[in-house]
Amino acid sequence: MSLIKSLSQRDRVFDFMAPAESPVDVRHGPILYMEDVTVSFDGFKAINDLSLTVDDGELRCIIGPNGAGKTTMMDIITGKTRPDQGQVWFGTRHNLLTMNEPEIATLGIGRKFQKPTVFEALSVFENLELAMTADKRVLPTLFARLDGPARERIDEVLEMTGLAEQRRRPAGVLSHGQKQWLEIGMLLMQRPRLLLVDEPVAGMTEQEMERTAELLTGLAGKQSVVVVEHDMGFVRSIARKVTVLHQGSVLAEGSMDEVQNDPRVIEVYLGESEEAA
Ligand SMILES: Nc1ncnc2c1ncn2[C@@H]1O[C@H](COP(=O)(O)OP(=O)(O)OP(=O)(O)O)[C@@H](O)[C@H]1O
Repeated sequence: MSLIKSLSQRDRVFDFMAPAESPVDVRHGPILYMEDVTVSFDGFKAINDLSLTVDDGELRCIIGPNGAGKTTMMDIITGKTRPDQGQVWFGTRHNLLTMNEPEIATLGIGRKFQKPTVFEALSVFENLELAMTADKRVLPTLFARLDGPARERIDEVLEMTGLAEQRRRPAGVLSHGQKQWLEIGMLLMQRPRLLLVDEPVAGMTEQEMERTAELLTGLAGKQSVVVVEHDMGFVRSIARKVTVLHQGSVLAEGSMDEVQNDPRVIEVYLGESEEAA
């Protein structure tokens, strides 16, 4: 298309006109848009014609039996796995299939894996400090050298994660739940627009689960959060909208009550428990 012709398209927003501080365009609603995505491993379709949208600020839970494609879906969003076909957009401006993993992370998509990977010898504060820096090999600054906004952000994140009283303790002595919150906190230091969280409550006590529910629901509205979780009690406690994946596609979507009463979902989960028996 010629430059003149493209400039005359009044409905198009050009990159140079977009505000620099808000690179993700969510004016049309979704922050994540996946359409007809398919991924095969040796001919087996782990993701099969998957279409899914997540709205800006939404907290979405993804459930589904083992092998449904949940992890693969996260891998596609973060650029770890390339689909064979389909579209994946972050807002309306960023085609994630043209970007590599570091570029996608820089754009504001953070991922929390199931196992916590905090720096055990460093304090909670230092872990958060390190999360702000690009070069993770260097602990950058002493407390005194942090600028005001950076220190404020660490304080904010310490409050959000309930770790304010632990700030000086080495991460290695924290409980499993506290380590998980610290790692979520480390992701939050970068102010991600979309946070992908994989099985956050595996191995947690009831109390830790409650605290995690508060943390994740507290993020909604400010960040978009996608939570993959097997623990149905936990999903029920945080869920607004639930997507059920099965054989690489969306089987059902709706409130927790709607999906739990959906005969297709019941059949899939009953099938799974019979296999396990
Ligand atoms: N790299 C790979 N090579 C071959 N097959 C794979 C690969 N990654 C995933 N699969 C297969 O794709 C399917 C979907 O796997 P995936 O891990 O995405 O499911 P899941 O819903 O996350 O399962 P779980 O709840 O058990 O973690 C499974 O059958 C899995 O064996």
